[in-house]
Amino acid sequence: MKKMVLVAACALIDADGRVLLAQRPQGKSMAGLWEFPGGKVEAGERPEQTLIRELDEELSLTVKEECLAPLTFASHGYEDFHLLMPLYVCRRWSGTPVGREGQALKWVRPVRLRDYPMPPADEPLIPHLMDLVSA
Ligand SMILES: Nc1nc2c([nH]c(=O)n2[C@H]2C[C@H](O)[C@@H](COP(=O)(O)OP(=O)(O)OP(=O)(O)O)O2)c(=O)[nH]1
Repeated sequence: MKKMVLVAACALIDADGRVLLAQRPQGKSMAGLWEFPGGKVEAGERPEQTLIRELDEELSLTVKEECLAPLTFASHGYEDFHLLMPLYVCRRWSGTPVGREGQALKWVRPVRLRDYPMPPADEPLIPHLMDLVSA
């Protein structure tokens, strides 16, 4: 049985309806692919706490829990684990995102998301973001 890995991810959406993608750095699995900021939910954490911690560590952003709204989730079988990844949306934060771990960042319109190679788990999430932003 594959182990289940719980990862919390967040689509930060700016005033123009663009979504922030971060490029996975060299040396990590799936290096070079574009992803939603976030990370593994650690023992004793709620996914919302994970995101607050990761958005600070990865991007220097301060986010309040009440500004994180659940949108959908990904459930994807990778070769060595099964990924379960709730995707939250956030439209309010303080600070300007900087890639603190050297990762490139890009604000992308949802209709353009397919131009950025993403991990296979993320593909089914794209239409949800297109619906959300064009509505
Ligand atoms: N943050 C994030 N992770 C994603 C996305 N899509 C996707 O398949 N993942 C996977 C990649 C990793 O296997 C895992 C997130 O792990 P992580 O970012 O906390 O840690 P990591 O890359 O150092 O982990 P590892 O895979 O190198 O062990 O979830 C996404 O959109 N955002």
